[in-house]
Amino acid sequence: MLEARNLGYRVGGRWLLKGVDLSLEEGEFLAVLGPNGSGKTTLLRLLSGELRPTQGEVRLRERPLAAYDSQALARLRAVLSQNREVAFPYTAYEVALLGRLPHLRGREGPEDHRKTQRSLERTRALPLKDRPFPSLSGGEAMRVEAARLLAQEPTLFLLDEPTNHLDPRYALELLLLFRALAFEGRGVVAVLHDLNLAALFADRVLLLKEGRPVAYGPPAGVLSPELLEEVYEVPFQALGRPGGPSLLLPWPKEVAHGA
Ligand SMILES: Nc1ncnc2c1ncn2[C@@H]1O[C@H](COP(=O)(O)OP(=O)(O)OP(=O)(O)O)[C@@H](O)[C@H]1O
Repeated sequence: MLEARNLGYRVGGRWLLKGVDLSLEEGEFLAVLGPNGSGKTTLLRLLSGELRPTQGEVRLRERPLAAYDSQALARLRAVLSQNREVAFPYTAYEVALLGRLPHLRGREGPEDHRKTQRSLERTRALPLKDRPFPSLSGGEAMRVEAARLLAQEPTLFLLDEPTNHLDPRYALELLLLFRALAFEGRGVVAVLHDLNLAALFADRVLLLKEGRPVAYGPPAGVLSPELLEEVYEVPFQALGRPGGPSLLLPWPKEVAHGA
């Protein structure tokens, strides 16, 4: 469904991202991990078509992104970005309803309202629907934004740190929801900082460092303490858990020695 070949993006003589290959099938969840500034958001912006690659190509449903007009692209992929500024004082409901825009041929109809309502229910944001969006807490706003994405009914979800601002329960619920959407046949690419959530939810993990891919594959292979130490420059420990992936913890010497 989604394919990137030898993807690179350069600004002012510096490669923010270089040499990234990936492919995502329907039903898959890909987590993109890496330290701050390693190029994760840049990758997501290239995959969404917001940025044009300096090198390489992104293909969605076997067509280059550049071949889609913006409306057609918006029906296929939805983006949860880190920039959540809304220019107008919309209510939460109106923000979620914006997800229907790519499907409208005039004004919205009963079907659009039904889908918006259902999306707000699925992200547990329905009780917030009449609140002015700018008055919502970070976590509440995230759930409303997630409802906007669901209302858009895309094939591909591109999520930049979707669990930012969410407490453990809502973080789990949101990832479970996108995992379920993947099982329903959509594709999900999520930038995550939480290695353990990535290990729990992702089929594959792409690990970036300084704009270059370091590893790409199933979490059990990629998320080893050795590789994580190389990428994040801090020691890690994997604590075995019966019936699940090991728990990965940064484990600097000071902690190990009880300092
Ligand atoms: N338009 C730009 N011009 C110059 N440098 C940029 C531009 N956009 C991003 N960068 C730089 O590119 C690098 C990668 O940025 P990016 O936002 O992709 O990283 P990230 O992995 O998402 O980081 P974080 O985890 O902190 O969100 C950073 O050093 C950033 O400062």
